[in-house]
Amino acid sequence: LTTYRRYELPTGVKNSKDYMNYAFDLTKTGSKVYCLWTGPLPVVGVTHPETFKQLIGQEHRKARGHNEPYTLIQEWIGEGLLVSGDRKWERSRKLLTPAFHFNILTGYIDVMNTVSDTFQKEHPLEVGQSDRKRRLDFLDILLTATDEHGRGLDREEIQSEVDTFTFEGHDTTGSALAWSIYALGQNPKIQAKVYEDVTAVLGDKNHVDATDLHDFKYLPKYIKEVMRYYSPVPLIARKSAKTLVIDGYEVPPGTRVDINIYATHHNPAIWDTPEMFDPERFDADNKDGNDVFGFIPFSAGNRNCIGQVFALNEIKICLAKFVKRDSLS
Ligand code: HEM
Repeated sequence: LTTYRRYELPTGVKNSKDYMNYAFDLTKTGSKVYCLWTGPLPVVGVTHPETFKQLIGQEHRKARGHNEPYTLIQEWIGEGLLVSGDRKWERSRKLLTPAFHFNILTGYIDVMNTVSDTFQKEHPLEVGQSDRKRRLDFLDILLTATDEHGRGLDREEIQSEVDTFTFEGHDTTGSALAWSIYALGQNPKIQAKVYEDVTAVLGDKNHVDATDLHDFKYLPKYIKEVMRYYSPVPLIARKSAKTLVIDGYEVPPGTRVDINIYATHHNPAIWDTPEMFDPERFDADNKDGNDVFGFIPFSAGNRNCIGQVFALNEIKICLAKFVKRDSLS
């Protein structure tokens, strides 16, 4: 085994865009791993399912920057689900998983319809506009969930989870939605297919019901392709807990390893013509995207995104109403 080679920092890499392009160009050469030096500190990156499968397990800590444990993100969102490690994460994930149960998510569908309407009229939300229908929501679960010892979350933990979910659920979905609308404008023929699918399911209705969400056929493929092509969360990071061997390179414990989602989603070893925007690649009988670790907009494994179905429901509802309202082309 070789200790991982000391690559020269490519002179062009000055910002995050250059960094992504660098990683992306390397995938074209068949490389599955890269290493950059930020001053004296190495950053290893992986761009292929084979090289990152071993990284998504819980045993590798979330990389929070080099000056652990007190980092800006923790000051900002506390030690909630996204950044907590080890046993704290395990307990919190168990307590919060019921908040994303199918029945709970169904309760949000009316809210998502109302908010989408508000967004599309640009009307400000009116205070007190919410219907007073009683439904169990995220905050109820935060306040009432208890573990096997009957212990719930304390005030600080509740604060951290509220901050975490506000942060993690907002910018990600907003970005996915913005790219979804942009790509409709870029691809009029595809836009027509999305429109056809949406009108076939909704007919004259403007309200998207729970059953509609399952009946859409092209829209989910379209959203998947947006998630692949634009990758709203382009990169996640881990700190290796033990010595890792990645593609023949030995990576010492404590090294930051970037799981480069964007570069993986554009890796020609995994995708046919990755630079083509084509929702049909997600057809059931298409081999593209069949590697479960080749398509990871929400990561994978036990630290995957707890809010992914919530996010997809939001995007589907908002987009369906958007294309139905008027065609862009
Ligand atoms: C398009 C929208 C979204 C995308 C692309 C996305 C993507 C991701 C990714 C890649 C991770 C893994 C992070 C890591 O390993 O460091 C993650 C984790 C997480 N996401 Fe999302 N997310 C989205 C929406 C949401 C929403 C709507 C919520 C909450 C309502 C949410 C809550 C979380 C939480 C709490 C975690 C941490 C899970 C854990 O470590 O157990 N996300 N998300």
